[in-house]
Amino acid sequence: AHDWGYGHHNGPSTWSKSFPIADGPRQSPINIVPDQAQHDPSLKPLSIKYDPSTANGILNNGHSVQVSFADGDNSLTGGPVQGTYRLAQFHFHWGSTDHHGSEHTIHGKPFAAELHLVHWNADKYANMAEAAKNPDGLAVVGVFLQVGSSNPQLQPVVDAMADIQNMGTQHTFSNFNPSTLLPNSLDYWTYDGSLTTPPLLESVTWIVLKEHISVSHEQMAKFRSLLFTKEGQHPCHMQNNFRPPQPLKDRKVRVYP
Ligand SMILES: COc1ccc(CNS(=O)(=O)c2ccc(S(N)(=O)=O)s2)cc1
Ligand SMILES: [Zn+2]
Repeated sequence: AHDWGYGHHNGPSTWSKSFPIADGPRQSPINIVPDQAQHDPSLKPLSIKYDPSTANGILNNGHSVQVSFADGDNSLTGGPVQGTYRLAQFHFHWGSTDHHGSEHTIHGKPFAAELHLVHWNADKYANMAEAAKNPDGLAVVGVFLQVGSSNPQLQPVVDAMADIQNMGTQHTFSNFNPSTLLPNSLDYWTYDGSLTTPPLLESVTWIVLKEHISVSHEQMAKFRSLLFTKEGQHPCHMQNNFRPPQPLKDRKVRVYP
């Protein structure tokens, strides 16, 4: 199987070999140019409601750190989507320095990291895998992390990283409300895109929040202490696990409000 990654030999520029959709018409991430984003009166405010009791584990999957949620009352409604999308997991992308690491960029500017809250269309599809094969199957909320003051809301995730240093390790992670990771404003940009990792399926309605959250340099160092590698392998620090911006092609970015 194609063990894709972020290295010189298996990184984003090689993905199209096994996943030809990498050169498709609605790939993610993209560079967002705020002044070119279009207002659309049909866009609504985002409505997000999570149940902290459904957090059920934190995992190092060799590509990122991911917190999964049991099926429950974790809904995303409103915004650019119709119906109810259910939270499946959140994860992050980050760099080797505090000056880059996000996947989306704004006016070509990257942030230190980017949080992705992954939701699937529970009105139309039975589960995430089914939803991921459909153009309206997934909705991912992206939140930029900017290095500055320490973010206490992130600390439970940062602390759990000590237990999942190696690829393939997981640990219990419960009673966590991911809405504590959201900024005050839910104003957003939205566009039709894809998963930013293989299989790069073009099934994501992207909702990128305008307001960032903070993260400290020390907290970022803990992200970078995670490993891409398994126990016993020569350790390789998990960093620069981001795909660069892809061509916008025939798409418009809309903005709310
Ligand atoms: C065919 O079955 C499936 C089921 C689920 C997936 C996606 N897997 S996933 O939700 O973990 C994500 C991958 C990349 C993500 S990003 N960086 O765009 O938010 S989310 C793929 C195939
Ligand atoms: Zn992601």
